[in-house]
Amino acid sequence: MKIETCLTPELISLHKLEGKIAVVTDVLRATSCMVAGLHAGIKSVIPVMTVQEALVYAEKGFVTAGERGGVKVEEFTIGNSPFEHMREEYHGKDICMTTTNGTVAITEARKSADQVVIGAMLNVSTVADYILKQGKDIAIICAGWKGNPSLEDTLFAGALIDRIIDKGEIIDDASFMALTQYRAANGNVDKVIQENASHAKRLSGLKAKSDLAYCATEDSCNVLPILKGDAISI
Ligand SMILES: O=C(O)[C@H](CS(=O)(=O)O)OP(=O)(O)O
Repeated sequence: MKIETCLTPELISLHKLEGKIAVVTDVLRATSCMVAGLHAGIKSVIPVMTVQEALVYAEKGFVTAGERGGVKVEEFTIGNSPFEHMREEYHGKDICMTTTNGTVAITEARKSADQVVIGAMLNVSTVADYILKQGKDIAIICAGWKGNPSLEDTLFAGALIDRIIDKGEIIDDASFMALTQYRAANGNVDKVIQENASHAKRLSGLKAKSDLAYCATEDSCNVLPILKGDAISI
């Protein structure tokens, strides 16, 4: 099993995803919302690129979710906090979601990967167990932030690689960097993100501080969201 890491969707054209499982992550906060929401009881999530596309789904009765500039889109039902996605009133519902970085990464990965799996710190061990069972080559696709790599997504890549490296082979420097960074965090991923990640600083300014600690928690949601057709479900 070969392991590679794409640190930002801007670099995705450098990766051949055909025949591989793409594990897409956006720890702050899109994939954490998906994992937490589906774990809580949301039926499915359709990721789209634009607000306009989401509003078409709204007319069909979908709950709409997401942000622009970190702030809930005015016409949407909910924003991009995992706590909103876990609310009981959305259990059993289909959601359409668009965010600045996360849904872009999913849209890019699905163009050529064999399968797209949604990863977050919240479900990293569940994703690792699945990858080990499949035994296929994987590419970890980090959403980053507006084309730049991000610390929290790189830490997720490292956390996943740490759990599968005994059965796999790293084939790029980005994967080695991610693994080294995760191991250096030494069990303090939450602290490392909160003290150093630029996205953490942005979210603190948006009064989303409680999202930070939650999204940095490893393995609180044992679900495996997979993209099937246009929808992500477990
Ligand atoms: O809401 C978020 O965490 C971000 C918004 S921004 O990039 O900080 O403006 O969106 P996401 O696509 O989940 O990274």
